[in-house]
Amino acid sequence: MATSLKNLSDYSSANITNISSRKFAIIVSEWNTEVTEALYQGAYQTLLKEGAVVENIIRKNVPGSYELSLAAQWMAQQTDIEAVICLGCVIQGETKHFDFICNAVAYGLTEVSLKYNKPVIFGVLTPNNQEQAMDRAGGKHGNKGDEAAITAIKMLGF
Ligand SMILES: Nc1c(NC[C@H](O)[C@H](O)[C@H](O)CO)[nH]c(=O)[nH]c1=O
Ligand SMILES: CC(=O)[C@@H](O)COP(=O)(O)O
Repeated sequence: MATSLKNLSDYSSANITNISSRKFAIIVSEWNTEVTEALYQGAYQTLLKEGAVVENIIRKNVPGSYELSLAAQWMAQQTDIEAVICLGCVIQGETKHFDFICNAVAYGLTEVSLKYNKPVIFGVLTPNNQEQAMDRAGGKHGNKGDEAAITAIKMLGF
């Protein structure tokens, strides 16, 4: 279903698992920081709203989305961290670099999740332009950061 048909911030709090004792890592890419900071706020505030405590939310920054996979591995290997939320925004440019980054990150995060048997959430926007990015970072289509946080919570309640 296209995002245009489903708001990224819509979710039901019913049957949400208790996360008051659960520890989360949020890794934020520094490319397109106006977008990724909005994603971070969405994820962070959603975790708090659903019962997480401030001291159990660990933030780390990486230079770009390509580095999310290694940073996710560094956080997932920490036994007390139960879910890793990875936030980035890769905007299509003139070349195929976009495709290489997006594919590498999607594959890399999946590998980490399966290796460490923990939710590693793909909270990476892959828009064609800045407008599409902002629409999904608190704009008309909601906030992908909210969606990433709820996805992590739902996976912990699996
Ligand atoms: N163009 C974007 C990048 N590029 C940087 C890469 O992610 C990486 O940091 C670099 O290739 C060095 O390894 N990153 C984004 O997150 N978003 C972009 O639009
Ligand atoms: C996704 C990117 O790395 C991109 O911003 C780079 O732009 P370009 O493909 O025009 O070099």
